[in-house]
Formats: sequence, C-alpha cells, structure tokens
Amino acid sequence: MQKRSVQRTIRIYEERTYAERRGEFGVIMLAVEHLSKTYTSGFLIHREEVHAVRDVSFSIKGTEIFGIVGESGCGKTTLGKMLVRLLDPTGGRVTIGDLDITRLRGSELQRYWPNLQMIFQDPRASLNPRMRIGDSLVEGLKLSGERDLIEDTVQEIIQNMNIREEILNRYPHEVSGGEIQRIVIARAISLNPKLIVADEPTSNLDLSVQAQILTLIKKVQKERSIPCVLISHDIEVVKWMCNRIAVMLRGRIVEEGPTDDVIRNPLHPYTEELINASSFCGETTEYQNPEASQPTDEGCPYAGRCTAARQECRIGEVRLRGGIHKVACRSVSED
Ligand SMILES: Nc1ncnc2c1ncn2[C@@H]1O[C@H](COP(=O)(O)OP(=O)(O)OP(=O)(O)O)[C@@H](O)[C@H]1O
Repeated sequence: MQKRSVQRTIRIYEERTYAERRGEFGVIMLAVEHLSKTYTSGFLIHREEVHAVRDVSFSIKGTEIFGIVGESGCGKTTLGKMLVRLLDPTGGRVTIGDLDITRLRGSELQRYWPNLQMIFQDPRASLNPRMRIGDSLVEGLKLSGERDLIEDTVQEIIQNMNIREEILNRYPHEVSGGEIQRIVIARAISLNPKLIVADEPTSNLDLSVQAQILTLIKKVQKERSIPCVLISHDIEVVKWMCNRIAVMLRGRIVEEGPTDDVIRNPLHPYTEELINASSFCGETTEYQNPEASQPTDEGCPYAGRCTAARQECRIGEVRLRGGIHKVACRSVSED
C-alpha cells in the first residue's frame, strides 16, 4: 500500500511541478523556514523548557488556504502567533513576499502589524467590550492612517460580508457570537492584510453559524488572494476549507501535502490515527491522545506507540521528505 502511494505522490509531484513552472499556482507569499519556539519558565534547578514548535518549514501562495491540524497542545497556536509576530520565535524565520518579518523591531514592526491579522477562537476577546462595534471596526483603519478611505471601505465591507448596519451601534455583549466573528473578520480584511491566520475561528459557534463563517473566510480569501493559515483540530473543517494541510505532532510537522491526498491517503501512521479518531468521534470532538502529549526530544514523536517503529525511529531527527506530499516517517519507503 505504502509503495503504491509513494509512486502516486511522485506522479502528482511531477504533474504539479510542471504546472507550477507554468505559473498556474501563483507566487509564494509566505515562507516559513526552520521555525522553533521554546518556552522557558522558572529559574535555576526549577527551570523548565517546553519545545512547543520545532523546526517547522512550509510555504504558501496567495491563492491558498493552508490548514494546520493536530491535537490539543501540539503547538498550533504557538506557530500561528509567531506567523503574525505576536510571539517571537526562538529560531528560524518567516518571510512575507521578500520581507523577513522576524527581523522587524520597534516602530518598523508597529507599522507592519496591520498586514498580519489573526482571527481567534473567542471573537469577543478580540474586541474592546467598552467600544461600539462600528468604532472597533474602523479602529484599525484609523491607526493605519487610512482615514480618507474609512467611510467607503466600511460600506463596501459591511455589504460584502452581510453585516447588518444596525449592529454597528451596539456593544459586543449585545450581539451574537456569529455576528461578532463576522465583525472581527471584516476588521481584519479592511486592513488589506498580507497574511491571515485563523485559529479555530468557528469552534465557539453553532454548527449552522460555523458554516456561514467558514464560507465567508473562503470567499474573502479567494476574492483578495490573501494567503491564509487555518488552524483547526477538526479534520472536516480543513478538508472543506484548505488546499493543503500540515499535520502537527508535539511541535513538529509529520506530514504535509494537498488536502485530498493527505486525507484519502495518509502516509504517516499518526495522520491515519487522527483521521480515524475524527470519523469515530464526529466533527466537533477534539481528539487528544494523552500518550501523544508526552515530550520527546529524539526521533519520531510517534515512535512510542507506532506498530511499525524500528530502532532507528527512536534516534536522531526524522525529517520531512517527498515532493508535494511530504512525510516524516522512516517506515515509508523512499522509492
Ligand atoms: N506561555 C507558555 N509558557 C509555557 N508553555 C506554554 C506557553 N504557551 C503554551 N505552552 C505550551 O506549549 C505547548 C503548545 O501549546 P499551544 O497552545 O501552541 O498548543 P495548541 O496545539 O494550540 O493547543 P490547543 O489546541 O489546545 O490550543 C503546550 O505544551 C503548552 O502547554
């Protein structure tokens, strides 16, 4: 099975690289190279280090929504926050267009920030509870010096995003979660960002509203060709939304590729487990295997319970390899 799937992957790779050479897939907008984050807490003998993200690399074109999936605690949010510079990485870099944003400091970073928008799981926490929704919506535009454009931009956005005009005069506690998430997305889009990171944007919403919000994100991403990273534990959500996905386990990407390929034909045993758990648990249940959360520094993060693991899976670094569909697993043959 694995040999056949690798051959199929190579065929897809050859076809797509040909298409890419013809420029059908747009230019790379976001490049993430060897990104890492270690949290340090305590001091002296009580010093504790958590390697939340380890050596993560991927790139995205403007036409893409790139999904990051994995169980709770695998490092998704930490990765997302580094992409928008809400956290400084311990190592590696993030480039948008030609600009290495990990090098931006002080006022340079302040000026660039409107280009990096993050949509969080809890939309209410993103808005000032004492500010009317309409004022929150235009706040970013005012700060970014686009005062002349405010009226037109707001009108265009509320029409385009089906936002009821009357809610602009209300406070966040006076509208529904779905309406607030629309406002948060509208505010992000109004700044014409170069990157959107959406971190579980619908997990606090009802199922029917979830679909509306995801459709909205897909629509604005497509219309404006903004590269988008969608973080989710829900395989069904990423399946519907994303062109490509990366599967994270204990801070590392263990598999990456076109969404359909990865979901229909997972190469890493952890991806397979995640997909099976998702179909077993249903769409909205967050999968977490407690054993998978144990820290490990050496070898494959899945080696502890992988039935195909060999001695060499427990040592050294297991790197992602392959063409368009990549996997970090020593048990998948290379031919
Ligand atoms: N400020 C911090 N200090 C120390 N450790 C942290 C900090 N923030 C996160 N961590 C740890 O880093 C790891 C990754 O956390 P992160 O929130 O990025 O995971 P996640 O995949 O987004 O989880 P969830 O889906 O539950 O939000 C976890 O072990 C977490 O406990």
